Amino acid sequence: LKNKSKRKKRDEETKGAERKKARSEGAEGNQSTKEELPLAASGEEATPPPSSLVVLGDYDRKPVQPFLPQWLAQPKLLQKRIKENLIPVGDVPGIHPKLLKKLQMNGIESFFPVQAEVIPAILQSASNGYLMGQGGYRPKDICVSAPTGSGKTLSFVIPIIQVLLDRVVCQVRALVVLPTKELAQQVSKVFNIYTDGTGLKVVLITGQKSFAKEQEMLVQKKVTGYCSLADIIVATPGRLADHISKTPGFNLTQLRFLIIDEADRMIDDMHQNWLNQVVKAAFQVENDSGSNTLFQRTKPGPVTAASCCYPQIPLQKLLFSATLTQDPEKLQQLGLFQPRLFTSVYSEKKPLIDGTETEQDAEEKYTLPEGLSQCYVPCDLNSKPLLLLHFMLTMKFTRVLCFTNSREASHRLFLLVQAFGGITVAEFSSRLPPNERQRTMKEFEQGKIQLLISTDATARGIDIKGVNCVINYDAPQFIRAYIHRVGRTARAGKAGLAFSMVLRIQERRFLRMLKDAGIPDIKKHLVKGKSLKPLVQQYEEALSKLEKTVKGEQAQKRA
Ligand SMILES: Nc1ncnc2c1ncn2[C@@H]1O[C@H](COP(=O)(O)OP(=O)(O)OP(=O)(O)O)[C@@H](O)[C@H]1O
Repeated sequence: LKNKSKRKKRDEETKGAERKKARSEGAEGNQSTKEELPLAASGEEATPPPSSLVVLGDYDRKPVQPFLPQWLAQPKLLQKRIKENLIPVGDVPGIHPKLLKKLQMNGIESFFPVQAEVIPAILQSASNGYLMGQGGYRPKDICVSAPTGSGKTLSFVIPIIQVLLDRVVCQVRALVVLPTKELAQQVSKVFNIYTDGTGLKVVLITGQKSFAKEQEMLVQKKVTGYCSLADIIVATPGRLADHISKTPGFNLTQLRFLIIDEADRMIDDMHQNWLNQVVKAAFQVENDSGSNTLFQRTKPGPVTAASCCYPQIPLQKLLFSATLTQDPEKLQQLGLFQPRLFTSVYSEKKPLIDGTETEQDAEEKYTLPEGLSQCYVPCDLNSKPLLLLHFMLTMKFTRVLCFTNSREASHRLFLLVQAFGGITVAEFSSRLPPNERQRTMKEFEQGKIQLLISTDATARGIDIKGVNCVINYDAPQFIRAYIHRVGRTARAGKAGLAFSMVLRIQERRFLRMLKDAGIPDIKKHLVKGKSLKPLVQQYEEALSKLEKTVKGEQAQKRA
């Protein structure tokens, strides 16, 4: 009897362990399928992923393949090299003569590859006018991943203006959301250039003006009710959310295009919930059941006979970034509809001597501009300021953008270079008020400032002509920061140099980060100690001046 009960206990323990094992394998299986987008969202045929189920037991277990939705796995590929793939503006079909003329007046004779592909795609999705998708169907959302400086801005500015050219009543029909004030300002400037003389109104809402002033720019109260003063809004997410909740008459119910620029960064900011607020406002049912009922829209759901009976203004999302995430789970937060991806991220085949071709070794995750030369300088903490001064004095670059990892580091480095003398220098960070930042940026653009020391506030999207060199004074910690920082040079097919100062203890991690991103070996640049020697005395004097200035600032703060 004793033996029997022992055996029973052993059997139960074995079964328990098997159940536990099966459960944990099930959990792993779930993890792999977590990557998937729901089929409805990805707009695919309902074919099950190849290995979403874990086979238990003694079967031959195959490794679980990572599953990418078809739209991510089979994108439309964009040419990487700008200069070799210019397309005369007249050769891209469907562009309004008015806009063609404007492009030429602004010195744009040819389109860059991203523009030649994306402009017709957006125009096609609105070929029946902005009130309806092509053939009455809801248009597909569009995602664009193309290098820094490859011309993504015009690829949405031109088609949006063209689609709205014939609008009769002024209503908010396009909304561009960007992460920073400076970027929003830059994009609104481009819209202003191309809407000039069309009657379309562009309004910038970023908090640079008072809230009341922005409200006045957005809506006007008339005896008949509120009317919109904006066709196209360019905004930062926080200020936009404030207007949605607090500005009477601010109406997004006619919104046709939602453009999310620097989309990967905007996804990171999604906890602010601004996207839900926009979508909610866009599908809000208007109280007055009057003139607009024909185009009254309801939140999209499954397509049914009833839902097809009356036209709906579609809301189409357009996403742009140089480092667009390929993580379906992250993209899912945006609620994309049958998205189409345009990307320049793919492995290129290299010709071999025998005439055949081979794939590149590392998997490419990001594409850098063709004209960019990169190198890194191994150094120690003490020699970093001297190295910067050495480069500035010997290389004679006219506009250098130098990045640090914090506002304090930017400020101290700025004070040090200023104390050293001989270099026109300025700083840029959220430490400074917006108007001062704006002035600094203008002077840098005009060539009055040789060296601009900045935090990552200027790392993304900022387009300053003539920046011929980017210096990472502090090595960036993340690859996306690296890509955007170095992308401030070598824009629009031009040449540029980026070099990174890397502490010896950081060297391995830094090189690994680049290698993992598929960025080919960057050159190592060694600077001999004797090249720095002539600067040492002046540098030490600058250090003591810096100390005094910092003490003065601290005393001022305390007072
Ligand atoms: N077709 C063109 N011909 C000549 N210059 C162009 C053309 N298209 C854009 N540019 C110029 O190229 C520069 C970079 O364009 P843009 O700022 O749109 O790049 P981007 O792809 O948005 O870069 P980022 O990812 O850094 O934001 C701008 O100065 C712009 O005026």
